[in-house]
Amino acid sequence: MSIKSICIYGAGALGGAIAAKLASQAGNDATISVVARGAHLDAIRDNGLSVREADAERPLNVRLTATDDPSTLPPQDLVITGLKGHQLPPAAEGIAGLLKEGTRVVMILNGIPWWYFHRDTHSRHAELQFDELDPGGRLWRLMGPERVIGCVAYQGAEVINPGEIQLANNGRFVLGEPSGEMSPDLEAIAAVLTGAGLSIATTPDIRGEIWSKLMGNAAFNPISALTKALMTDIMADPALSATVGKVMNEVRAVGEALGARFGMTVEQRLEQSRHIGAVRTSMLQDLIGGKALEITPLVGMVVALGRLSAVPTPVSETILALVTQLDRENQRGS
Ligand SMILES: NC(=O)C1=CN([C@@H]2O[C@H](COP(=O)(O)OP(=O)(O)OC[C@H]3O[C@@H](n4cnc5c(N)ncnc54)[C@H](OP(=O)(O)O)[C@@H]3O)[C@@H](O)[C@H]2O)C=CC1
Ligand SMILES: CC(C)(CO)C(=O)C(=O)O
Repeated sequence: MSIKSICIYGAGALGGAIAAKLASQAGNDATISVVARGAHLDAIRDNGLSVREADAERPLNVRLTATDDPSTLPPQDLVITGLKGHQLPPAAEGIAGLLKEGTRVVMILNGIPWWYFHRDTHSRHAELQFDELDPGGRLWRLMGPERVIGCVAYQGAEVINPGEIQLANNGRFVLGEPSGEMSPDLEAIAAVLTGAGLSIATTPDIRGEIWSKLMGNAAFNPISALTKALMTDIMADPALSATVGKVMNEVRAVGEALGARFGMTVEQRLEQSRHIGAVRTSMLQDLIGGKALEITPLVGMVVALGRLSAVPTPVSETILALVTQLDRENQRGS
């Protein structure tokens, strides 16, 4: 595929960081645009989009086309979504309007994505859809799972002020086709992102990557929201880190029942988590910002897929009940 136009839909912490890097790349001849909203969009229009790398003294600042109305943009060669899982269905029509023949959509997501079972040959559930991830199958119908390139991010990032993004580390993004093919499109997209200075890997097993990452997010994100603790604080507390270990074991059991292959053990994942640093998880960032929490893909789906596979998930079920109530209260503004 030839990539001459790229739209980042949802230029928040990760999407914004990718947009800024792509736009700042001297040799990049693709047109870069972003879909953003609210005060963040106003700041990007007025002052440009700024990204501060973990170890940089001065932020990168770029000017680019920014809008909250995707219908003002032409069809794109590549769309990259940086939306939370629950923000995708309401954006389905906006994303669909950016598509033309051959457009691929990289979806940066934590947790189980709406397209998970598309071309899944390792479980008995190929093409199964989940109403809780994609109500009424709108993403499936309007966008189509065949356009998706999955993306698992090991990059910590936060919008610290409107228009300003802070990176926590120099993390990696892992890209993969749902079919597992190492396709020419996958290689072309990886090359453009690598050329922009991002750390990109490609995999024939994106579901394995999703599950390995989910071991952490199913535990740390809701526990951090419930306790307001940083990653380091959770790992330093014996009772909390033991709870993390229990959730990780549940996630692993559910994933394995669905034929997923894990790249690491629970012990290795726990050890990896010790090195992430004093990071506020994305769910804690949303709680503090009074925003809806990304619960279903990270926690709800562990429970739902556990039921589908007859794997008990008692700790995740308890955490799901607690964090769902927390989300309700937070949305009411209490
Ligand atoms: N941040 C991190 O450290 C990490 C995040 N992830 C995952 O990556 C994904 C993206 O997360 P993250 O970058 O943190 O997300 P953010 O919340 O920072 O960014 C999402 C952005 O999209 C905007 N948005 C939502 N809906 C629309 C819309 N319809 N039109 C225009 N803009 C819209 C949001 O605006 P508003 O704020 O107004 O809602 C926000 O600015 C998630 O699945 C997350 O779990 C993975 C690894 C690390
Ligand atoms: C905590 C972190 C950075 C890594 O597990 C993450 O994925 C998130 O904040 O959602």
